[in-house]
Amino acid sequence: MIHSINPYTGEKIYSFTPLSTKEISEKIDEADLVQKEWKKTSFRERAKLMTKAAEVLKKRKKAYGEVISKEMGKPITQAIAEVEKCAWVCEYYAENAASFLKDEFIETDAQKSYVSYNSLGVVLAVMPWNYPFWQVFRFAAPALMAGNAGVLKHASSVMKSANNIQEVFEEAGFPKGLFQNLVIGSDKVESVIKNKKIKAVTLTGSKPAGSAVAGVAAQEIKKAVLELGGNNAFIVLDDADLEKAVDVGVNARYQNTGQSCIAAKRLLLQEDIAEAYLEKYVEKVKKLKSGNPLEGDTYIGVLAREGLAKDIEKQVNDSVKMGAKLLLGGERKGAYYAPTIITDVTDEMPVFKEETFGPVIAVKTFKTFEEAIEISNNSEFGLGVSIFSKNINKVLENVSKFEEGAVFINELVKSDPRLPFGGIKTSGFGRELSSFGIKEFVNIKTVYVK
Ligand SMILES: O=CCCC(=O)O
Repeated sequence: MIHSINPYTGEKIYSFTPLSTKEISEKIDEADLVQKEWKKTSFRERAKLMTKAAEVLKKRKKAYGEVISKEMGKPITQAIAEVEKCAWVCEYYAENAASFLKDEFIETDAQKSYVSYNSLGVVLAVMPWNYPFWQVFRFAAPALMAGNAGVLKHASSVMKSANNIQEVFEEAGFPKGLFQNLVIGSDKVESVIKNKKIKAVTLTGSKPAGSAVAGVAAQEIKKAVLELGGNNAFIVLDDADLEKAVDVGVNARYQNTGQSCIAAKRLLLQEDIAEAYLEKYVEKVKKLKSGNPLEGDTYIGVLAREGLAKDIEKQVNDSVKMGAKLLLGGERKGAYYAPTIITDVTDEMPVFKEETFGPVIAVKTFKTFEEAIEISNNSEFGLGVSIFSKNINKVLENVSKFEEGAVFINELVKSDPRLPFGGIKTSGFGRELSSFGIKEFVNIKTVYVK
């Protein structure tokens, strides 16, 4: 059986019977059959249903948000906001898919030559628990609008949310079978990728999971998109608006109880303002309300499993043993880990070198902007970076030096349906969202007429 366990109460809340091998292949067959008809529909028809999906999401945001909170401990206001963001991505692709995928004419020596974007078929999405709805919708909205079908292998701990997502598409009126949640464990992913009717795979998750999935996809010569971890730096230069940099900086690290690939995990402060900044930052973090994820004023919930809280506890304790100082926090109770701030950090410490997937920030100081860029780039990851400064031109002149998929100036790194999202280095490859995301799972076909 697959179970959802509320990490706040420890209670088993939902149980699911995993699909048999035969059932898995029947579901993929169904997706394949349905997709063959779906790809013939017009963008107008698809957009109508995708708009309806957005309506279903808005109508059910509280109920879906509550399930998210119960399954993985996210504070309820943040869970509802997540569902609302999913409605936005559905509306965005309903409005824009046709123009993103229209034929592109290119002048050559031909009478006529152009690029045509055709659907690929059934795409497998392997998705994580940290944003149980958003991670799936940012794949599904563009993929379905492009004429594909989707099968989902969600994290086992959020299967009720996964079923709810299937329900959204069914209730919106999408053909039955076009988007299906496969109730399976990770042990079945390899065989699903190898199924001849699966044409591509996208994974959001850890580096080992990404490496395993991309390895199988490569053997099968199937397209893969990977959105993996991050160790984003949040750089505050001495000419920054400190109040704003504190407000945004706290949110950048602690929202979703720190469980985000794009969270600011390394706080880099220019020496002159480090003390003043840190004083304000600590005060603000102290005021974050920890508590029951289902209560409206809770900002810090619990981590999605006790084991994850233990992992982060170890990263912090090992770093402290290596000489780091705990400025705040450092305590664990079950799946709860207190908001934590660590200073005197060196490059070799786990809290600096590794991704910390929880409410922990590692602080370092620097003398020059050049040095900050060097520290920021000193990471196996390359997802995003935030830089706070009033001298925007100076930062812009240095943007190309950052080894990241995104550079945000005077803002936290965030995903937005209108902008491409993804990383380089071990943060993955490919892009989600925007016109780039919808073109990941299409056949980019060259048409040439002599
Ligand atoms: O965990 C990474 C995704 C977070 C987001 O898209 O806001």
